[in-house]
Amino acid sequence: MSIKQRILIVTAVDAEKDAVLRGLNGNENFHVIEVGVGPIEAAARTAIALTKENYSLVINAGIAGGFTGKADISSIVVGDSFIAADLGAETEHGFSSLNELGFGSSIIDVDQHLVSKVYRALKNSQIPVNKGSILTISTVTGSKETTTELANRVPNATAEAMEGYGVAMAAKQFNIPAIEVRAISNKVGPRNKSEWKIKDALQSLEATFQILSEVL
Ligand SMILES: O=C(O)c1cccc(C(=O)CC[C@H]2O[C@@H](n3cnc4c(=O)[nH]cnc43)[C@H](O)[C@@H]2O)c1
Repeated sequence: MSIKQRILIVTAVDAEKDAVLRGLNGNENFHVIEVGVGPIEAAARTAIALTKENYSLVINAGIAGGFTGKADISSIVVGDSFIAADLGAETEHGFSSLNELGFGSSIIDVDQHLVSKVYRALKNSQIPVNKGSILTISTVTGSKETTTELANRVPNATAEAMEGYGVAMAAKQFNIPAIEVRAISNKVGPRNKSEWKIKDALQSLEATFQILSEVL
């Protein structure tokens, strides 16, 4: 008899973990951890978790900034690729990614069947949802100029957050598939944290994992 492997859900902070746990409502097929803010701590702590148990899937979940016209506040974004958007070099002619520098890849692909499965489940449940690239950055975007530069450089950029690429890189070392699911709390752009709708985004995250606990 084969034992079903659990799914690891990785969040940055406790409030995100609590929202996911409320949605899962005690479903024992999932294990939720919080790993801190930023791609480096996220990669290290995800890798440690992956040495302790065999998981079938890693999901990076939390809140995120949404690009205007791509993802509204409180909506969900299902990442169709992980992009380390600030990993590279600044040159006089603009930004050069790891790929352009010849040092590997700033992009980690996601299984598109999995993306469609998650996207369709949320869409069928009337949850506002989009698919697109989720950028991983170490510095939260805080100006119109950077927002425009990112949107031009990555035309499919739909949301930005701070852990995805790190979590996915850890999963890749263990040959485990990974996907990112984010609830939008704010617009990507000039920083005004008092305008972030964190409570609304956490409610969307909870509703999302209520659905995903049934379909994954
Ligand atoms: O203050 C709170 O109550 C609170 C509750 C839950 C989460 C937070 C965070 O600040 C989480 C930080 C986390 O959020 C991601 N994030 C959200 N918006 C953006 C953004 O515009 N650009 C980049 N990252 C964003 C990120 O993954 C952080 O780890 C506070």
